[in-house]
Amino acid sequence: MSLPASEPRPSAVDRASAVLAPKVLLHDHLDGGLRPATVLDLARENGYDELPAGDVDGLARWFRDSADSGSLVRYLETFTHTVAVMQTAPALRRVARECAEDLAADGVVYAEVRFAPEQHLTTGLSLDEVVEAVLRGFDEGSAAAQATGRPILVRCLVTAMRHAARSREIAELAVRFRDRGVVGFDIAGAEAGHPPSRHLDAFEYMRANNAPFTIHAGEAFGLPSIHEAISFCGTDRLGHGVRVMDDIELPSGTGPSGRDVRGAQLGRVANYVRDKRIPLEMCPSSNVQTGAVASIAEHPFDVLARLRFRVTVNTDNRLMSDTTMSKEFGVLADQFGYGWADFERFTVNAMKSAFIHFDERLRFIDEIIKPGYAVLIG
Ligand SMILES: O=c1[nH]cnc2c1ncn2[C@@H]1O[C@H](CO)[C@@H](O)[C@H]1O
Ligand SMILES: [Zn+2]
Repeated sequence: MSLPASEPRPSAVDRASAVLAPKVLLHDHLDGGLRPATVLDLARENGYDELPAGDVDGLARWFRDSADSGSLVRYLETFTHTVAVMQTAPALRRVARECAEDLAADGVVYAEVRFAPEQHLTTGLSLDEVVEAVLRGFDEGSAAAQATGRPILVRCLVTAMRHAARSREIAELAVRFRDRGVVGFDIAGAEAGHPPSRHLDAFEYMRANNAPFTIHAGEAFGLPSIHEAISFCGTDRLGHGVRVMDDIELPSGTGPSGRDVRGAQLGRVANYVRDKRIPLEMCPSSNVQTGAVASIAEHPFDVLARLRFRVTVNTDNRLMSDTTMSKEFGVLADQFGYGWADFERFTVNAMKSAFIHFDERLRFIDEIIKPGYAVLIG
């Protein structure tokens, strides 16, 4: 969505003005982004009677408050309810369609939305049927968005749950669907006790097929998880990766949100991540809820951005974090004083890191992102 040249230009970035900026989203979970009203509808239609609240506001509040636990494990427990109502092809299709529509309405122009097909098999769908339903929903939602003048391209990442043992199968699923809308693979779930190297087989399969992947690492567990993800598994991106901070020593007197990063000392892992331009899919609100960081003020986003890591802004779970991309922009702008040029840089970072092909990424940067921010910057 771009601003017509005749409109006044909003000078400050806030949640409302950020809707006007073209945004790129690399880390968003399908089962973490349902509309509360849809959760209620689908529960009714499918006879699921274990929802913790019976009205839209109460349910929205329940997800947000329960996710605000300071623990990734407890945060993840809330997904029981969303996954429970996403067990039929029509339900999956509806959730995916609404996801594309909601992202487009928020001014997202390109999104990679992930979910774990293995969690949607309880009524007998096959992995392929699950993915087909979701891709169909994305196409329908994108077509509806296009019709309202808000074009979006939505691509899918398939996730394997790290505590389970189906990652190789899910990697094969990703490759099987790679020309039909799935652009990559991921592992998610509780991080502590489930190191990425347990899934080497899946990552090797992806690499052997020249297919990209990302790994949730450095969220609930520290540097060893990031080290394994990059050095043993060869990940293309890091989901969150905030704990790369554990390998960065700031000059004394500078807190994690300190403005002056001159004299920062990077260890080998941090240097490798920065040298190789490994993208960090950071999700500020989610990181506070899961306790990965203590507060937005202490989020390492700003230090990492100043140190020129390839930082990107993401939502993670719009329902649980009660957020949108515009809201995450607003939160960062409030905290760190970013302007449009900063958000243009983060957006270009994200587009450069997308799993679609290089020519398509360039087209987004040259034809949509740069012209969109040029109007806002004025
Ligand atoms: O921030 C996160 N860290 C780790 N796992 C997550 C996060 N958000 C969601 N999931 C997990 O990914 C599954 C597939 O989408 C979700 O069901 C949830 O268990
Ligand atoms: Zn995530």
